Amino acid sequence: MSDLIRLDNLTVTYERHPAVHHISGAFRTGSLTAIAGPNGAGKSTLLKAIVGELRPAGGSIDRGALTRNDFGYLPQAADINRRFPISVADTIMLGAWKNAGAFGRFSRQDAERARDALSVVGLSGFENRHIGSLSAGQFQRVLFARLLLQDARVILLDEPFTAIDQRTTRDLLDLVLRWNNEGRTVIAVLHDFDQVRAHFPETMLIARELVGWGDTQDVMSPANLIRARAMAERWDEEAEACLPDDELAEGGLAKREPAE
Ligand SMILES: Nc1ncnc2c1ncn2[C@@H]1O[C@H](COP(=O)(O)OP(=O)(O)OP(=O)(O)O)[C@@H](O)[C@H]1O
Repeated sequence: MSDLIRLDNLTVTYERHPAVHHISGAFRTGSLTAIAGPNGAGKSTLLKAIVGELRPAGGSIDRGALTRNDFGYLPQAADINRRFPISVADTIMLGAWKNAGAFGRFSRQDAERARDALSVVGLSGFENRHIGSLSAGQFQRVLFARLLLQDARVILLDEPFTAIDQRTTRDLLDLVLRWNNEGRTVIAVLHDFDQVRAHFPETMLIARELVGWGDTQDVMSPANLIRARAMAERWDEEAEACLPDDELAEGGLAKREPAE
């Protein structure tokens, strides 16, 4: 497998304070990787940087020939506003926006694919429901249907199974494994270490800095987990990123990427 996304000494900061510090390594094409680590370890920040929502303060991310359209990104549930007055069908169709014509029209084919996606996640008949009326598990199924429609090469999931019932977790985990079997590269932030060990061949363990990255059984060793917790507890929230002066002079901020 070749490298698809390379991180080279990556640092991402919020107002000069590093959330992710000096991380290097690569996600290989077609890999299935869990990102694990204590609370506040920088996992969500890292995903946002990979997808291009945050700009590195130091180091770089090499995405090769990938463009924004190649990424399907599911943020943490807490970051998604469910009070927006939109139907299940329209929410799913947002996954097809890159296919929409000049006037934002969707094809009949997209509408059919949306119906199929809803059926795959077990929600046929929910098309006209308001997203605010769904349970947490049903809403997560809708977001997975949207990802299905998006048909992205790289799928980034931020805690996709948190606060979701067991049945839904099982169904959505099957979809994740199916995506990977189809050759897609999947990167998921996960808190359930049993789930990571059972289903994710590769793991990146971080505590702002890299603790380990590679074969899950090696990386998730008791020694590494203890080290990650100790690093997180020792972390000084007020410390500034150790970046060259010229990079700090540029602000060292987690800037939003300009739209492509
Ligand atoms: N928008 C922001 N502004 C300032 N600081 C932030 C912002 N987002 C995150 N941080 C800080 O960056 C650090 C890493 O946060 P991040 O959410 O990436 O960690 P995480 O590993 O995903 O945590 P969790 O497991 O609790 O979701 C934390 O100290 C957090 O407080």
